[in-house]
Amino acid sequence: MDETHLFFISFFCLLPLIYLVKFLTHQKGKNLPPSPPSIPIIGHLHLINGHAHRVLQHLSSKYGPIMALRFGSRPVVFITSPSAVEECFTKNDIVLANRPLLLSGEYLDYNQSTVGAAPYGQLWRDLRRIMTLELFSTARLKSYTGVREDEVRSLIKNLYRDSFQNFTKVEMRSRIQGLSFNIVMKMIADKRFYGSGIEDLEEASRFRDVIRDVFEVSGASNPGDFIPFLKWIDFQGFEKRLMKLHKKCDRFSQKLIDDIRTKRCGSSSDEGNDMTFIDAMLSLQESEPAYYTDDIIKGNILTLLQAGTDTSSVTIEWAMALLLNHPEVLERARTELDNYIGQERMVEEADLTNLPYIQCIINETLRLFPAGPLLVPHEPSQDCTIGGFDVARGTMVLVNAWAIHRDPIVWDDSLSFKPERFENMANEGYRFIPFGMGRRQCPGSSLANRVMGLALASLIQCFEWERVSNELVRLLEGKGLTMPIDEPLEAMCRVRQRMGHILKEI
Ligand code: HEM
Repeated sequence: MDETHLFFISFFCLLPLIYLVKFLTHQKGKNLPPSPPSIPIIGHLHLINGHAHRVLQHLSSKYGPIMALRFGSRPVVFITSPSAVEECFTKNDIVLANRPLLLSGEYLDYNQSTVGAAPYGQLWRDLRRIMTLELFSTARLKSYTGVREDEVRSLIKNLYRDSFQNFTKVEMRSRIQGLSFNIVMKMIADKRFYGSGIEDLEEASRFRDVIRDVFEVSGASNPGDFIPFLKWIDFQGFEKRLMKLHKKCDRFSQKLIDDIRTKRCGSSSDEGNDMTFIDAMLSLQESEPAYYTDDIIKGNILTLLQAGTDTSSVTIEWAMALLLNHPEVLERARTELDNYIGQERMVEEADLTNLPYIQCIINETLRLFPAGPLLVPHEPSQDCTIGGFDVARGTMVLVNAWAIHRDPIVWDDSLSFKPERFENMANEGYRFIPFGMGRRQCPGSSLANRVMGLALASLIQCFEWERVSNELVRLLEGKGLTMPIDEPLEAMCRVRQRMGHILKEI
């Protein structure tokens, strides 16, 4: 081995050590959160040898609800109590409103220029305001009611076709995913890429291909985000994969933008119910082209697809799995629907406010199986304290919502599925946080609740459901960006006799 090689190897090995020494020097004399013993260079990464939320729950039971770990050279603090969550998102809310910079943020978030990844500042505020106004305001949500109802009807029609006489085994995941992707895509670009009636089959197939890759890559963790040396050598070719995926997504989203741009040339006004997210962004681009660039639009299209689709669909799938294991809950929900709606029509979105038990089922599902078990990472923009412990600027802060939702000190009979616990509960406080809290909490929660509520209510109202065998559905978490069920859900489905005449007409 020549001297140059030796120099580079020692340099790469020493660098994480230098980072560590620098970090430890900065932390000297501070009151740091408890932490398990660590290993040089990798820190505590070796401890995360299963589902992170489960491993961390176990560690917190030993080291406390505010626990410090080190993932390679990156300090990480885990929060596992409602009182610490409250402190994070009230007293420290602004300080914690930053996101850590990860490699995926460079490529899939166009250098952190999306609402989900941007640091707390003007760009984030502008994007958040635009989304609130153009996608999530009551008026905008109302204007898209028809889209959601059409998509849910299309799901129901599909199931009706497959199971109108006898109990038939149906696969649920792909159907529910199609529903939530179509709804979000209609809001973004007035297009649908799943199910029947697709206009451009080739574009739809390209979309599904891009989306599969996006979820696969963004669901995988990148060791290079924690051990800089691995980033430099592009360990496991992660950066190359991201670069390739970025190009693919970029081409796809550019085409969506260009199609809307062309359409807009022929029309004179931005008014109307079918104004999409891309329309709204292009209209802003006309007045500030250097700020609202195509790259900003493309990044945010991808963010909405990542944040707003699987989150709702995995929750509907978990809810259906729970209902199959709890027929008494299913029956009670059906009675609520029948009592309120009767036999002559299908449930509509406007009915949801009068169907509180359906919302209780959704809440209880989100409690036991939050789609983002560790929420989304935060990063303090300056040194702060949480629970009396010092947390340095640049530390990654993660909240273990999954563990808080299952904590027996916080919830009675915490592991049981009991939707009625949410009845008459005015405010769940900081112990129920499936959508996060504070400034960066999920802006899509009302949309998600409408989609999940209408889909679930329609599935319950129109069909009888049974498990495929006597055995309970296994409620095991799988891997992914959101927390899916291990195996795609299958169920036995049959049209309810009293609904047959209505379903025949849709
Ligand atoms: C069951 C459904 C959903 C769940 C459980 C969920 C959960 C979350 C969570 C935990 C966060 C991070 C909060 C934090 O930083 O602490 C988040 C952020 C976000 N969600 Fe959702 N979400 C859902 C549906 C949606 C939908 C339907 C959309 C939009 C179409 C959406 C868009 C976003 C965006 C843009 C952010 C980033 C906000 C920011 O950083 O400022 N989500 N969501």
